[in-house]
Amino acid sequence: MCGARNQTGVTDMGMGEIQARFHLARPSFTLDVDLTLPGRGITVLFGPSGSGKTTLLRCIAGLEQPREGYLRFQGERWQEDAYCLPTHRRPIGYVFQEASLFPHLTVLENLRFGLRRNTQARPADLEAAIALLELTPLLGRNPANLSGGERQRVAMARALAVRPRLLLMDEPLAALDYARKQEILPYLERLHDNLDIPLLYVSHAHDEVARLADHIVMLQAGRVLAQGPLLETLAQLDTPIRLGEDSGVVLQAQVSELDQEWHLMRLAFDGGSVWTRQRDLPLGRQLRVHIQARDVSVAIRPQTDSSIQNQLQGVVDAMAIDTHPGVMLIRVKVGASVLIARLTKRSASTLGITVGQSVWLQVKSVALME
Ligand SMILES: Nc1ncnc2c1ncn2[C@@H]1O[C@H](COP(=O)(O)OP(=O)(O)OP(=O)(O)O)[C@@H](O)[C@H]1O
Repeated sequence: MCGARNQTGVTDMGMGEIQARFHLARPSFTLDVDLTLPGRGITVLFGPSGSGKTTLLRCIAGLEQPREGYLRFQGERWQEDAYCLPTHRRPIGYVFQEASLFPHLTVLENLRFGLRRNTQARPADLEAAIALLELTPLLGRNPANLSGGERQRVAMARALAVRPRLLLMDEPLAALDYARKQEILPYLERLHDNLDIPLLYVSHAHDEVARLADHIVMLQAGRVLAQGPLLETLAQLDTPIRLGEDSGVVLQAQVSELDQEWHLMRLAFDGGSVWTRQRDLPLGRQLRVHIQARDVSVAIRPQTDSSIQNQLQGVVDAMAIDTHPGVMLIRVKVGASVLIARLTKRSASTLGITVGQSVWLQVKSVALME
């Protein structure tokens, strides 16, 4: 942990981003990363178990002291060579997988306890955090009487109340069952919409990534395999990032029409729209949709006798062999958006598909991220 070797951090103003370079060697694992992360929005650190997500987050918090480390936060030096700003002097809020709340204190006392030594925190920040996470009805309760999701909301409020300039969350939903997770995801979206500080969020859950991430960093065996803005990165054919079993894209969409007779709703995105089963969502509601490549087929002409009603016209703008030599990924531009279709190489050859060609996509299924 960073501690003894302190000097005053030098400040270069005007840089919004986070620059992190770490080399940390353990007997059976080495973290070796060189990253520039955006100074706003949610960056998800994604990757399989043991890939180093938590270790990277702990390096950024100053909880690990790698042999070689360089960290600048918005121009401020947090670590460089022998200099290391100790964790308690970094303006961070940290949320762990399990909310560790004092069992003998009420929710409000737990929140206040977290602020005891923080000279920056103001009562208004605590009130704002309580309001954002809708904790008022829970303030007098003891942690033993809270659900897992409620405990995590308290942990998030505690992290926010210290006026952090950087929020770090390590799989905050991993210990929750599906229903509790669905309860808490809207609060994370709220955080996303209301905060102008960056949030680094560790996850290996596809749905959390598709729903929350602005930016993604894919780690494998301690190294960065890919990174970039989520929507663009997923739309690259050679990206190693897969949310689910197949390649696919995430689109920003809006509920644009309801068909009460057939219980369907139309989701419009930049360049087209798709119909899907109606849900309890109002017109105009913004949400993300995840469309996997295996759910998209390609035709040269519009299909009139198919059961698949979602047809989109577009232009092929890239083609690549998938992980199997017999399978291709075809990227098609539909207006300002792109979709990826997966088909056999033989089928692509039979249809004579080439880059620049106009095609019709049939979309069998879309997953709503709400
Ligand atoms: N304190 C430690 N001492 C030694 N090795 C550790 C320590 N903590 C983690 N490791 C090892 O470092 C590697 C990376 O662990 P880390 O927890 O960062 O991975 P992760 O991607 O967050 O995994 P998970 O998704 O399972 O939480 C693993 O091989 C792990 O066994």
